[in-house]
Amino acid sequence: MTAELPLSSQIAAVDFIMQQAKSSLFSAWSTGHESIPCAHVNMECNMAAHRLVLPQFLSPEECKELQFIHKSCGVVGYRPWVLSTTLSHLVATNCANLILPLLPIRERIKELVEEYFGREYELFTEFTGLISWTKGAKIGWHSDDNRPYLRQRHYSAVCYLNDYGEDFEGGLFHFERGALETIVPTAGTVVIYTADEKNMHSVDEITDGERCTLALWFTLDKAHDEDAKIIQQLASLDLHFSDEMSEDNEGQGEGKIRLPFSASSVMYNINANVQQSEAAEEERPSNEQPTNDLRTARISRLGFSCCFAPALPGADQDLPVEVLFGDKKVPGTFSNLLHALQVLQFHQYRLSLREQDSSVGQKECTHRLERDVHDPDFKFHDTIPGSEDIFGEMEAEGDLVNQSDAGLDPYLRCNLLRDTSTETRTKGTTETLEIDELVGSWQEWNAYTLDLWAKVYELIPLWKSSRLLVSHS
Ligand SMILES: O=C(O)CCC(=O)C(=O)O
Ligand SMILES: [Fe+2]
Repeated sequence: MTAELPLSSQIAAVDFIMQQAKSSLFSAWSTGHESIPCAHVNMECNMAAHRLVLPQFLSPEECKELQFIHKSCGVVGYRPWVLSTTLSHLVATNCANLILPLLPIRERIKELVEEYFGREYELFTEFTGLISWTKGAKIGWHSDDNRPYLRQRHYSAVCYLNDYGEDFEGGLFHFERGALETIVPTAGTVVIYTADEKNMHSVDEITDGERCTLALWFTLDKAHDEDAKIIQQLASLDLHFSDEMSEDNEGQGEGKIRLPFSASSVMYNINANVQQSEAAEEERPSNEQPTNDLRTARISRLGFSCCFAPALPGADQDLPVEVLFGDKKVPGTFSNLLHALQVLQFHQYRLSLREQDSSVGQKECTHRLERDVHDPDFKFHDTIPGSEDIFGEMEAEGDLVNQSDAGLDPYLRCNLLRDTSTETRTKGTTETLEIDELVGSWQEWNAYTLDLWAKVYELIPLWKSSRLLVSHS
């Protein structure tokens, strides 16, 4: 069963496997096996018409690309310890190109929901978002339509992008009643259910790592169609498409690339919505001067430090950034923190794809990038060898602002963004980054970005005329 199969075949396949699984599952239970694969448990319980779980609905590559997007663009979310990347946020931060990888997946999930619930061609997408839950995040029993302003939500879908037990601990999903009681998140699995009280559910507290999902809600009410809002937002950006796609602009010239720009800095303040949370306050060491910026925290998490010019009053907060790996400077200057973050996450994404392709090179590749954030020798180096640009001069004048690991809130650094698999992978490795490889990733990021923007330009007229964010012209 793969994501490429037609929907009806997938459901049929699940039903079939479910039949097969039942007998072996029961024998597994009765013989006292402790760990029963989640997929089998899900399929065994797949008997209720108002919910469905499909393992391997997304490919590992899709899961990795969505995580790349979220980890490059996400902001602090709607609940404590929750981070989110919505389509609207991507458009607002000059990253409309990054909605493209989401669209075909969203279409597939919408078709699945329509087919399973007998609502073909009736549904509109109300919300699409990449959401991650970090240590401390949880939600008690609720239905997804449980507020007056959420009544338009008729169907829910959650796709898991990473793995319980490997990338995070805690975070099991429970239905209060009926079938499929507990879902163990595994990358690629999708769960769909009606958003009403037939599907009261909860998520256990995340106790370690970062749990990533793609969350969608669907509605029968056209007035709540997110596409109309996103298309309006795109139209208001005045993208000057024809100028930007002029002939001399089709090369790889970095200057021509549309670069991400930051939202308001409060949206990256990891403490923004946890101040009132007593539990969080208790756990946080009171004598720390926290660096609460999510962008910096993520860069640091990847083993890099960065420095940038101090903001002058009234100056644009998106200032150029230089990036260091230990005392090695990454050649070139990034236009802003988000630009740096996006390229570094893209490098990580490439490495993770390569890691998947070759199990032999697995450890070596990962080691090249991820550093042990607990390494006491891992500090910001206040000299930038070989820097011949503006940063050399500014540093000499003592103007640089150090946004390094050294200033990062240890709570945030060690817990919030820690992914459990990193710990074993990074043991004993510190200086293995191949700068050339990173430069190669930067070039690939340029090509990837240009390519997606070209597709956006091509699709915009269709989006405007159809009022739908379709993924193919
Ligand atoms: O992430 C999940 O598994 C479900 C999240 C959820 O219940 C919600 O956001 O309403
Ligand atoms: Fe929910």
